[in-house]
Amino acid sequence: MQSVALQPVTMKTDRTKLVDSPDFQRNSVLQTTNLSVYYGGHCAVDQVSLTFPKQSVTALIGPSGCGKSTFLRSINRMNDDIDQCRTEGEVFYQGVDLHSPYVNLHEIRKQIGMVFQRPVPFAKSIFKNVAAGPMRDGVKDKKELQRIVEDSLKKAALWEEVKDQLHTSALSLSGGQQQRLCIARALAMQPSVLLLDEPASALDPVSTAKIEELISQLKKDYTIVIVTHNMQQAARISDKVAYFYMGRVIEHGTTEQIFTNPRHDQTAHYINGRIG
Ligand SMILES: Nc1ncnc2c1ncn2[C@@H]1O[C@H](COP(=O)(O)OP(=O)(O)OP(=O)(O)O)[C@@H](O)[C@H]1O
Repeated sequence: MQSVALQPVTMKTDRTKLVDSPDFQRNSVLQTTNLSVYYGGHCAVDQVSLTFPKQSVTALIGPSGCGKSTFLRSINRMNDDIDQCRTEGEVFYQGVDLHSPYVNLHEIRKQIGMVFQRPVPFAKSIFKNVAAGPMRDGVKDKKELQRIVEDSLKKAALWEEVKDQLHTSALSLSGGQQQRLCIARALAMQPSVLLLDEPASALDPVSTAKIEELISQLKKDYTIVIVTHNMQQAARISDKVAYFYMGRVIEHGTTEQIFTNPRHDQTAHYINGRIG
């Protein structure tokens, strides 16, 4: 694909004006408007409009199959790779409609990094796992690559554990370490948004606590959207919560409001463990 950098949308629709407003630029990095996603005829995400404030954690919660992962994947267009999957509506990132034909998919996925439920390191050394993306992007200088790897591993709170074994296989790491390596790999691309799809659900409690601590650190520099089934985790690490049910967002608010004073009975039932 021809390389085209992200550029502001020029089309002047009402929605464009909305994301161009000074308030949006100051406070938010990402916004979806009436985003719907279909698998064939099945509507998995139904007209979801959400705004994600800068340097904050938003947790997407809701029962199994309600569309959280589909919604998350549609933000950086991972669903493009799925046959029969069709998206309607808009995803605005820094004022750019990501579904516009003028944006480069590779650039989107660099700036909006993603980490999945199960860590999927490459069967390569720890160093190469982190350096692979920048190398693909044309970084050749060894010192620069070393700097990126060290910096990314430090940000992912893994450096101290692996600094003496950078050239051993990433597959020799524990599950929790592999997950932090996957986060380091995303950070090496200098994203501003991180999408985390149940990043701790396959990990033991100690590794989970490390990932949660890491997320709390990372939100100082990144906008984070996390899918989680763990209500305590959502309450501990998020600033905002969106409750999904059957493809729709039933309620979206601050974490404190959702957990202490939900406006909808459905939300209250879910967080009290009665649904899903
Ligand atoms: N690749 C796919 N092809 C067809 N249908 C899919 C695909 N992925 C998800 N779906 C369907 O879309 C709906 C939403 O699924 P999704 O995985 O987004 O929900 P979820 O809330 O993340 O679920 P979970 O919490 O169990 O991971 C479900 O009905 C699911 O069966």
